[in-house]
Amino acid sequence: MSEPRGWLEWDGARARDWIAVPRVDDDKYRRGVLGVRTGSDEYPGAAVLGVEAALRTGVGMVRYLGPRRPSDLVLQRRPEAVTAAGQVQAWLLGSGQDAAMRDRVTEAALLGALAEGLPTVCDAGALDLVGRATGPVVITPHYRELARLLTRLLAPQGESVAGSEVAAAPGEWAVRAATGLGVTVLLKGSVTWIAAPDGTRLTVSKAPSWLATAGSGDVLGGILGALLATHSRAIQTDAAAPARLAATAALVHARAAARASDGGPITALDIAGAVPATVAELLASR
Ligand SMILES: NC(=O)C1=CN([C@@H]2O[C@H](COP(=O)(O)OP(=O)(O)OC[C@H]3O[C@@H](n4cnc5c(N)ncnc54)[C@H](O)[C@@H]3O)[C@@H](O)[C@H]2O)[C@@H](O)CC1
Ligand SMILES: Nc1ncnc2c1ncn2[C@@H]1O[C@H](COP(=O)(O)OP(=O)(O)O)[C@@H](O)[C@H]1O
Repeated sequence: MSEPRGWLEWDGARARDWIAVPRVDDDKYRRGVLGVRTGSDEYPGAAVLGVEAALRTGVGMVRYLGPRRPSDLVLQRRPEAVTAAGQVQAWLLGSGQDAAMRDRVTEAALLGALAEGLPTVCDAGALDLVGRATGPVVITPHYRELARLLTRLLAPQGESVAGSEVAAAPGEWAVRAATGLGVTVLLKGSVTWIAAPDGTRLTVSKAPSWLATAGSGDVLGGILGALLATHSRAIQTDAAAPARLAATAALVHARAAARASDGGPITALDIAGAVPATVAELLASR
């Protein structure tokens, strides 16, 4: 793809500067803790995928705080995950949840997280709550999800947006959402478009189309959540950091998919499994 005007294609040389390598005096808390409120009785697997991907991206700790069934499945797959409440440096919210089915307890928990002012990934079932965030947010919709969000945003003007319209001009709609909502937008698709309110515009376009598989976006959420948690201090002082971290997450996701695929089909867990070697390769290219 030729680079669209005004958009910068993110590359490995830039991405490697946004991978936090643990220092000799770090411990798990200093590295950063990611809080995760994802999954539901309908979609418990999304919780497992996000936690798996976050741990494999490199983070001091993951606190998974969700309903009983996904919680049991997360612990079964990843006993490293902590299910006790406590301090976190960033949040991953909403993957594997459906806003229309959300109960009051879940909604209160999501709103509580959004009120903490911490760097937050808002995915799937948390997208409609983005206006309640008090800290820096990256939203991670696909075309249909962004269309729904924009329709809500533009309702006062009597406008509505269809997924096909977003598909026809994804970059433009990503920018419009970033400006209108005041958040960083990572718009998923064959090209990933990242737009921030400060005008940052980045693309990641070399992803294998095998990535179009169920749960792949849940894995991306975990990768990005880990990157936000390990850069929470940098995010406080650098307004462009969330967009750069979002592009780095998309690049790691795409490269892990290519590594796992080797030209053939992949599952979402395969992508997460390939993340450590992908991160190591990025760091080795210093
Ligand atoms: N293993 C898991 O737990 C997974 C959970 N997922 C979760 O599922 C929820 C819904 O995500 P979606 O990306 O599906 O949301 P979409 O907004 O794309 O779709 C919403 C609903 O529309 C229907 N639909 C749309 N296009 C369709 C088509 N071509 N054929 C048949 N049905 C179609 C489906 O019933 C779907 O549930 C999210 O919370 C997401 O995180 C998905 O990520 C898939 C994997
Ligand atoms: N044709 C494609 N080529 C490359 N990457 C794709 C393609 N389609 C989707 N993707 C990527 O796959 C992921 C799908 O995420 P998402 O739509 O949230 O799926 P799910 O909800 O099943 O997890 C995103 O990272 C997106 O950018």
